[in-house]
Amino acid sequence: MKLEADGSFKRKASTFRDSISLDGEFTPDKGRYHLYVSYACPWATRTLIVRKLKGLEDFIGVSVVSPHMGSDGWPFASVDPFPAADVDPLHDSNHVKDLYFKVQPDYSGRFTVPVLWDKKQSTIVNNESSEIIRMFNTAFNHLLPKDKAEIDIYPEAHRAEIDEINDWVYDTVNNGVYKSGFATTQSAYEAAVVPLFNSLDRLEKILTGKDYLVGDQLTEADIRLLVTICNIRTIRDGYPAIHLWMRKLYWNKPEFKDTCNFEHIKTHYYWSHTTINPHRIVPKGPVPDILPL
Ligand SMILES: N[C@@H](CCC(=O)N[C@@H](CS)C(=O)NCC(=O)O)C(=O)O
Repeated sequence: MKLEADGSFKRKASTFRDSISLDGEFTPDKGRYHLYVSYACPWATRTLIVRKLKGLEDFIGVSVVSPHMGSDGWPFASVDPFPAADVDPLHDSNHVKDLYFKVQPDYSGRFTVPVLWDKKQSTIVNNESSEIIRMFNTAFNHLLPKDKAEIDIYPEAHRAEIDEINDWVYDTVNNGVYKSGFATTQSAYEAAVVPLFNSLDRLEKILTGKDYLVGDQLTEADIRLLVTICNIRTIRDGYPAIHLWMRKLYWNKPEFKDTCNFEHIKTHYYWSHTTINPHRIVPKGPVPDILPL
């Protein structure tokens, strides 16, 4: 974890930014792409949710890494056989970093998940979750059954509102929890935690009496927020509307419940970040992970 001189955490931009499209280099072919994810990574979990929501399981394979992100980054099950972790079925890599080096031997960025891999050209198409979920939303529609093709998490009529919410939710909540949790100075922590709770207050107002953030349908704004919210324990006590929204999505939609693995989430955050948790004690609770409806 690299921090700035003032003790703050700044997220670097993703490196691979190509897209799957009918008229481009990466065409939407069944079985051509593979997704590498960690269940512990909220950014990667978004891509798993949308893959399932759109019925793309037979189109795009998935491999899950072990949550023990150590000095070599994310390991595959071949070197760390954690329950529900996979080996790399394509290259038998030891770590996610091996994939990056395969594509770019002098790669010097972060070895992040998610990674959307192209089996045809043996390269990384994209490693930015917000772009991967937009591709999954539309790129394969002509190959999908009608009910799946019609699911649209970024509907034209609501785009401005979704973009507006995504913008402040990204900065203050999705990334805000990292900026708060990884800060090593009081001022860096306060600069992140106050906007985080201001945004939770704002979300609480938006979600009061509503099942979705935008309009009356599930959109990417809900998907992008949900995985972060599942990990904020105080939601249970202080934010009844956000809490109810989260439990409805989690318990009523298998796309959310089936892609959420709290053992991976807890193990990663409490094991990998030894500057914060030097003894690597992983909490047993809360029990249950998500309260019933
Ligand atoms: N912008 C990326 C961020 C992905 C990201 O930061 N992933 C983290 C896990 S939550 C990661 O793989 N970190 C590994 C590292 O920094 O070495 C996205 O949204 O896809």
